[in-house]
Amino acid sequence: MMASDSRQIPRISLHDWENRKNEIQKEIMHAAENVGFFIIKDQDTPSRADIEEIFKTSEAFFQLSDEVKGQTPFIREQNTGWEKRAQIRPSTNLPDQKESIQLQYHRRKDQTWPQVDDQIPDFHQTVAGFMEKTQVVSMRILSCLAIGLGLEEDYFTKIHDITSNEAMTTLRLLHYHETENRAIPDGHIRAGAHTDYDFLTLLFQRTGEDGLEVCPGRECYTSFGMSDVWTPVKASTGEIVCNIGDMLMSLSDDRLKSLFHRVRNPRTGESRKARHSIAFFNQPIRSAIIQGPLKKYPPVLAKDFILDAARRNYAQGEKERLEAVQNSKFQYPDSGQTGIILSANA
Ligand SMILES: O=C(O)CCC(=O)C(=O)O
Ligand SMILES: [Fe+2]
Repeated sequence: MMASDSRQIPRISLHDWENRKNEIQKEIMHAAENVGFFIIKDQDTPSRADIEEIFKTSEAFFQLSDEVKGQTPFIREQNTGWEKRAQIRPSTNLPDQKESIQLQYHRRKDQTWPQVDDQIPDFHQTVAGFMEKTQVVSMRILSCLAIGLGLEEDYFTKIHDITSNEAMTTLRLLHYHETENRAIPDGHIRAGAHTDYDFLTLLFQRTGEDGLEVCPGRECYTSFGMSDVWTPVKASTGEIVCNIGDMLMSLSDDRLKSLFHRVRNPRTGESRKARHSIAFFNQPIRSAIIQGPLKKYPPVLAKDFILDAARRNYAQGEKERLEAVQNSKFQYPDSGQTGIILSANA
């Protein structure tokens, strides 16, 4: 196969998973090793209806006032909460033109989840249910990668218990604002180029809300790299865009590729409407140790891996985010936690 062919974004069907597991495993491993991005389709769960439902819930959340959303501000130490144009990528040094909220399953009964069920019926149930379903398909995909890496099939399942108090798996709802009434300021971009920090990201998009682009062949995780060759990943409701994150690149001694990606701005003549997307970041429990069989990198605790990545990538913006916490009525759930909030994900 020509190098350029292997750099296309593969599309992999999970249809008839039970019977086709071996074949699917090989396809997923090949994609993870040669490209780093792949599109999953025909999964049993979450269904297209589940995905449409969570997008509706997400849209309803972002329609709430900033004051209401600000009651669950972003907290770096937990990687939870809402931020608006507060994430600054090293590739741009400017805030992404978006807002997002990050939620963790095991914290669903605490104040890091917005108390909005009176305004958005079943908010908690819909979001928690979607996480449960996305967890199932995530573990299927990760089991394929475990086999390909010569690990026990349930290696990732064991360290991804989303009900554990140590869990770091995070669901992120994203809203890129419409540009009809407010133009994107010069030099800014909806989401600047970055790699994700987790093991595996599952991203949901909606047909007609394009903009995601990847930079095949520019994989790296310890330093910043960028090129001008960007490949669009067309948005299609029901499909799942998967990408390997830095943590899995490290755990595989660089065998699996963590690729740069970004969300570009609408071009002249394109829709100026909002874009919504939903990311599910598979991150292991805090005490998991990240080191590959070849020991290419020193062992590191998963929680430190995430924090180190945040420190490397987010040097600015703390003051504004800290003010956002102070201006909210938010009480830190874990005693003694104060101060800097930064996005630990992506
Ligand atoms: O919204 C998207 O399509 C991409 C989001 C993303 O890359 C991230 O949040 O890490
Ligand atoms: Fe990302």
